Amino acid sequence: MGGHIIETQKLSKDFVRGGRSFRAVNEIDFAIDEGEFVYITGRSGSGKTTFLNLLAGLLEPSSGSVYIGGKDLKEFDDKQKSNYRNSYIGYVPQSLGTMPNLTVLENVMLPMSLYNNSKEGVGRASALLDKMGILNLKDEFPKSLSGGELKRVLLARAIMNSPKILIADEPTSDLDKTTTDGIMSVLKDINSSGTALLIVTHENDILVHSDCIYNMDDGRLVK
Ligand SMILES: Nc1ncnc2c1ncn2[C@@H]1O[C@H](COP(=O)(O)OP(=O)(O)OP(=O)(O)O)[C@@H](O)[C@H]1O
Repeated sequence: MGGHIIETQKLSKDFVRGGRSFRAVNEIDFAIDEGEFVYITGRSGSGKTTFLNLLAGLLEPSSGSVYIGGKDLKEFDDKQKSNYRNSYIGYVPQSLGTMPNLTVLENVMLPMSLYNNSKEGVGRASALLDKMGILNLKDEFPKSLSGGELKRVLLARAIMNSPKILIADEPTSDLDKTTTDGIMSVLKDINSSGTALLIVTHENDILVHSDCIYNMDDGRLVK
């Protein structure tokens, strides 16, 4: 439980459907270290998103634990949990949108403005949008952006606070090859600068430059 950024032990999540309980995440032991690049693949419904939501502290485990820097996430108070979500990890969920009434730039700056409204935020958010190739859209509102452009806004927002780890659920799904290549190249840059990456994907052709690939099979994570 020492030096890992995130570690899980016998992590499980049960859901109830049709009056019956089933195990969506089944006793997963997992660890990711500083600067690692890890992929998780697996069929639809195998438990990948549930696992990421447990890591992000958005779901409570039914049993087992998530350890952050050696401390059980269950023991975090609200302030520690919100610090964890705002600055330790960057999470890009599969489907959780931008704020419709904020511009692209304001959306990217959102995590930083939760702390303060510093002007340096504008500089950093603009630099990230530039890296993503969408700086020209900074004053637009999300409703006028394409799916691929929105994904890049969410990625930029997730790395705004220089997290130790970026967790992204299907960051390139439904995107064309050029956009996918652009996003993957930004992710590799982020990884080279020391941020660990944990990426869920269905797309086998992006599975390169990875330290490690896991497969989720019916709630179990297999290397
Ligand atoms: N809140 C919930 N209540 C009941 N069942 C749920 C709930 N959330 C997810 N499930 C079920 O748990 C299983 C795992 O879902 P999960 O979203 O983790 O799969 P996934 O591997 O991410 O799938 P996909 O690749 O399609 O996104 C699925 O059978 C899903 O229907």
